[in-house]
Amino acid sequence: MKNKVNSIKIGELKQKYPFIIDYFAANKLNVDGYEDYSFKEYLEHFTEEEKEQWAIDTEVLMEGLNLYINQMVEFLGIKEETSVKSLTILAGRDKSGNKEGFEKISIKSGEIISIVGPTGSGKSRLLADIEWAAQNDTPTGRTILINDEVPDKKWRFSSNNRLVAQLSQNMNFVMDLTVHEFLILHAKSRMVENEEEVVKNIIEEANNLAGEKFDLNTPITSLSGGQSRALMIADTAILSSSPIVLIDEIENAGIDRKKALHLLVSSDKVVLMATHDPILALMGDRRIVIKNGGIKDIIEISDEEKEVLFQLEKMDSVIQQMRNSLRNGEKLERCNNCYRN
Ligand SMILES: Nc1ncnc2c1ncn2[C@@H]1O[C@H](COP(=O)(O)OP(=O)(O)OP(=O)(O)O)[C@@H](O)[C@H]1O
Repeated sequence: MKNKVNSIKIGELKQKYPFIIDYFAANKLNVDGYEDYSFKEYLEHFTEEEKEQWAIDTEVLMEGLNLYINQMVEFLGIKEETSVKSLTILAGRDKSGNKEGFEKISIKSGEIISIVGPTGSGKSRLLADIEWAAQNDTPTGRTILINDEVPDKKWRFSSNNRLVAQLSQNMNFVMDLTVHEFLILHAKSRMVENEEEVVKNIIEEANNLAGEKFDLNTPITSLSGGQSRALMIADTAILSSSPIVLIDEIENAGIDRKKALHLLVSSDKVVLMATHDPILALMGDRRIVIKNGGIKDIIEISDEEKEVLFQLEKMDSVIQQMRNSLRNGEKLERCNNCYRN
């Protein structure tokens, strides 16, 4: 935020912080027609005589605008978009107290990382470390860096300014709202302009993921497990500004997992998911292997594994078809060619 007014064009500033026109008015600055200038360039366009005549002090005005934006953002509770270019995990200890088998892992935005390991090995713990932005203050002793720096404390304590969106297996709604009311509330809190359009978009994407369609008037408490998961995934992808998405096992959610991942990654988020599902595990660009509470290995997907993924998807679609047939009360027939490439 510090040097914001030095480089951003006035037009962009006005769009992002509409309230700054009051600052210009209070300082008797007419910026009309200077939308393509930064505030600094605008102030510099005055001649020395003009500056003297109207008592224009470039430094003071620039500092003042910065301060004004900061204070208004805080006062209005506006969520600042934070660009996360990388998430870094620095090694801690496993359950026996031994140092983990790596020094540091850096993950870039737009990457999918899967986390695999036996039950109870510490997959959820790793996600929790990231959510808490651990600073050697969790049982694992890991440290999390954002853009190679210790993240701002505000991530931990502000519910508005979430670094991380978490999608977990148990998503039980207790609020007495329809899907429409719930999404509008969320859209309002995110201050989007075209609420109805965004809400329509979310419901469309959610229905793309869920098996059984639902509409905007459905009470959220009567959504099935799969439907509420689909809704939360679409909501996270479209409305949440959290740059990091943590997923704890979506395999049993009864939703289209592949579409769900694509929806999340297309919004340029860092996605980490703990999974026991081979298809999901291979959908990661890399996978973290956890054993006895520690990160044991980091494996990049190979070309051979990409072929394996293709085969697995074929098998999966056979299983899906059979599942659908069973759901529709049909009897299954032997399928001899189903498993060939
Ligand atoms: N490095 C560690 N040091 C100490 N305790 C740890 C460590 N890693 C994990 N634990 C603890 O071990 C327990 C099991 O871990 P966790 O729930 O993360 O396993 P999981 O791999 O997610 O299991 P599941 O596959 O069953 O969901 C938790 O209580 C967790 O806090």
